Amino acid sequence: MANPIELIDSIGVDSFKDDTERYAAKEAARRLLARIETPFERIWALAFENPVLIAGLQLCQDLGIWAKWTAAAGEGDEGKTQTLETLLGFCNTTVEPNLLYRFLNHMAALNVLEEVGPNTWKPTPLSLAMGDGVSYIDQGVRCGLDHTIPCGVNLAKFLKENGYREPLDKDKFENYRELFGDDFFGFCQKNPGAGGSFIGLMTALRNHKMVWTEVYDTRRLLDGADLDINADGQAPAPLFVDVGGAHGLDTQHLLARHLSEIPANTLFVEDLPEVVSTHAQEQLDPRIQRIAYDFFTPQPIIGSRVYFLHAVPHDWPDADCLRIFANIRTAMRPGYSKLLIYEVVLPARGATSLMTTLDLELMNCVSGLERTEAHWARLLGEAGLKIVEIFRHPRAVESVIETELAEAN
Ligand SMILES: C[S@@+](CC[C@H](N)C(=O)[O-])C[C@H]1O[C@@H](n2cnc3c(N)ncnc32)[C@H](O)[C@@H]1O
Repeated sequence: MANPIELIDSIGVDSFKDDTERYAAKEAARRLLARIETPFERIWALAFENPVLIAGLQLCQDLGIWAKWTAAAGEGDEGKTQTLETLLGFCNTTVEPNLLYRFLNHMAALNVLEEVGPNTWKPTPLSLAMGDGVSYIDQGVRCGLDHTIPCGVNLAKFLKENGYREPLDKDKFENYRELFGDDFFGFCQKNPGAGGSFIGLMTALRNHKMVWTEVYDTRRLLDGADLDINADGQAPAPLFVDVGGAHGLDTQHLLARHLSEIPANTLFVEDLPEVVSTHAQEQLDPRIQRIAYDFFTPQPIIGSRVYFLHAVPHDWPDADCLRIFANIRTAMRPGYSKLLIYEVVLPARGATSLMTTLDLELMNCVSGLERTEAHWARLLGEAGLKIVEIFRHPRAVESVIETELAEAN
């Protein structure tokens, strides 16, 4: 075998034929690290390197360095390489030079920057994304600092204090409420920064995951949908209601697939008032209407062909899901409406780290959980809904669960 270090160093993102192969290689690289790191190196990275790396990423964000560096890099090679002096010039306030240097040095040691000489660095795809203003990668860091990291610090202690019971009753005991004095979504409604970072992370996560219209054949919805404009030119029946739709990108993807077929006034994205007015930043096609709505109250859009829940039930224990489903159920037209749920269906074995991370972050922040197929069938059955089919894709972390009213009338 060739020198293994040279071999590993020769591999780059261009070495793979597509993103599936790149992802598989990344997972293989993680297994490689797990094999060759000592236990000490592993915990050192987790508990020591990462907290101050996150702090450095946020510090450069607060100082305005990432945005200016990304803009300069976009103007050509000259803007890419920067010295400590020029980076200090990018800052929106006075910073002691050696303070900034110490963080840049750590980020270079961990490959967030590339050190090209003394006091001189080049950006990487990660540092450029931190400043691009469109990928919401910076909001992922902010969301960690606002929510998941403080909750994670408290979680083991919280579970010990509560006798190692699964947190599945938000009113009785909840990690987030213990720390922040309010539940997650309540806190986000009252704190624009924390609410905005969460919706920003949701947007980045949506862009990372597979688009639902690639997992599910949307012809199943369009065929048989009542889309004919009335004689008096009035809007036809609603087609798609994205409940807890946040950014609205899932609705935008449906529209993009059927641009010429979908008339105005048929697509709706519902979410809490502050999300609709402030936190959601994506510009949507004017055919899509955003509506402020609390899904624990009666559904205002009646008789839609589809009600859609993406990554919503997993935020809630079963009892709360039943209340959400009941409000949708009442609005569904028998024999016509479908409820689609795009969520993780946990496999009996071989859950990926994205699935297990989501599952435990839900416990950490909202007393939520990911569910197995048997759990979904039981819960939906209790709600008066029946599973028609579960649509899966080998590269998708989530599946589309198509449901209908159990009783057609
Ligand atoms: C995990 S996010 C999923 C967002 C989006 N569907 C996606 O997959 O990216 C859950 C969404 O539910 C919304 N939400 C929480 N409580 C709600 C309520 N009572 N009524 C309506 N929306 C709510 C949140 O604001 C958030 O946008």
